[in-house]
Amino acid sequence: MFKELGSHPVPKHARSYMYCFGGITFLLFLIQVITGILLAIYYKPTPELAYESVMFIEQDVWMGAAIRSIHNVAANLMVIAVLMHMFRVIYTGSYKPPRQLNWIIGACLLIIVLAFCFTGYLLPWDQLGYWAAVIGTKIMGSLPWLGEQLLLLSQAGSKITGYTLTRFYALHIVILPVVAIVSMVIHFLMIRKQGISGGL
Ligand code: HEM
Ligand code: HEM
Repeated sequence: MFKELGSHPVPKHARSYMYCFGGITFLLFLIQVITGILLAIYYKPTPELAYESVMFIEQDVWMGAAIRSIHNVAANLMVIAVLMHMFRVIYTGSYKPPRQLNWIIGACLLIIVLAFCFTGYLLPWDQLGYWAAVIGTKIMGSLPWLGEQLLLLSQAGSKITGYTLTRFYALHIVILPVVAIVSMVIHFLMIRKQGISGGL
């Protein structure tokens, strides 16, 4: 299986840095998984203990501040990389048939990456995260038809409370990673099956 995976040469036209951004996004995701698991060893997802546990990670845990910084910087780089990847796909017209379904899966992956950032931002339970969650959930609430339900669902009630923190934590470390990994496997299998697009 590994021989099959590794022995596939990259087509000549795709040997350009432009075609690297999808892989870079994936590498950054792996960094997030590793640093995220390390953070979760000390992080406590309750309103009373969340901020205290993040300060403990910053000040007392060996390499804690460095790992938190890496998680933070890689999260920002991941958004930049995924957008660059999307612009490459637009530039080379790779969204066109037969790859339209993979474009849609990619669009879901973009929403997943942004959802990771949004839910992670509340976890330190500080002023920045709290007010970002207020604004973000209110924006969802302003959507037509489903807005009100989405607001209640995302806040786990009519305002941001400890239940919101638990919900965001479950999304951030269980639900989103599972959905992201399944979507990426489909994304990669489809690229293997269809081959990389012909370029310009
Ligand atoms: C977590 C996010 C994502 C990861 C890890 C990822 C990964 C990859 C990788 C490794 C490739 C191979 C070629 C390359 O790297 O350029 C690729 C191709 C592709 N991606 Fe993504 N991608 C992501 C998000 C997206 C987004 C947001 C879109 C568009 C909305 C998208 C649409 C596509 C399409 C259409 C292809 C096929 C391109 C071709 O055949 O030339 N992907 N993706
Ligand atoms: C399985 C994967 C992941 C796990 C287990 C995980 C775990 C965690 C934990 C425990 C925290 C709270 C600690 C802290 O704030 O320093 C956190 C924060 C955060 N996470 Fe993740 N994470 C994962 C993936 C991701 C991904 C893929 C992204 C972005 C694309 C992301 C973005 C963030 C952000 C922006 C914060 C706030 C950081 C801060 O304020 O310092 N995480 N994550």
